[in-house]
Amino acid sequence: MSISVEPSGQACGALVRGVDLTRPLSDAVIASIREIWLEHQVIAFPDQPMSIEDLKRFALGVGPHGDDPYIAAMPGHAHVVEVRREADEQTPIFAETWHSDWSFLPSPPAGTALFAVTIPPVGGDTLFANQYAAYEALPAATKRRIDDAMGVHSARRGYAPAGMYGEADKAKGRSMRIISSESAMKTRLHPVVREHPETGRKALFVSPGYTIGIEGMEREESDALLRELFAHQVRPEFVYRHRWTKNMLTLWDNRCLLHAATGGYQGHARLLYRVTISERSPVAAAH
Ligand SMILES: O=C(O)CCC(=O)C(=O)O
Ligand SMILES: [Fe+2]
Repeated sequence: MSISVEPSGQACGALVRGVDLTRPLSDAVIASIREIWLEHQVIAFPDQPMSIEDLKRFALGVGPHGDDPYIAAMPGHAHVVEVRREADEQTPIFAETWHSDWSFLPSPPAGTALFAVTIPPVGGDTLFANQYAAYEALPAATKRRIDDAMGVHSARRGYAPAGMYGEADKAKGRSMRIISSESAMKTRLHPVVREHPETGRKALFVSPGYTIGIEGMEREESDALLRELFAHQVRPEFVYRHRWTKNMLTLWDNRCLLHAATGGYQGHARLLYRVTISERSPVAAAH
């Protein structure tokens, strides 16, 4: 079997066929998959009836398991979480705001793998926005303004007690096991323009989900700049709309993409299994 790649024809994204993810992959196949992933930023493998063990093994091929703050792991699977929504659920849709996963952490994850268990017949697409393209398309004056700037990231909009998934939401009967926390008020700085550690390309690294300011800038000025960047970075020409099918495994790169969940499936359940992937430790050069 040889690997085939079908680009989405949109700003990023490709379907990958010709590999069986229910079996261990050779190092050569893993290396090819990582290459395809770095090129297309988000790749999806349709028709892979994987077990949770298969999912964990696949993710480990891409990079070490990462942590998931504020979401409880599945019992017996320390690094797998359920993205679950019941058919009759009324709480806010999880992750509907554009974001790069857990960018408020000191070392945000490199990637995320998400496996489709139950997919509604309508709605529930995931949107991805190419942040290399977003950065490249900025006016030169804006690039100069942000090239050395540091963004202030925080989980507070979502996970602080008064946040989107806070105490009030919990009372409504959320199916996802989200643990809102005081610690979500902490902040962390990351470059507004980051260099991707594997491709060396520059990408915009702010998001309406987790970026709450620009270091050293007056509130009014940083709010205005962030509003401008938030509007720019998800313009339709940078966006790929990902349609799920049951048994599809999707792998995205958090270092050069934003993503957002969508609704539109009221009355239907949706369930995916998720593994966060951290940066690979640098490998020593061969002598
Ligand atoms: O449910 C989705 O479509 C995306 C969820 C998400 O943002 C995530 O799992 O990181
Ligand atoms: Fe996410």
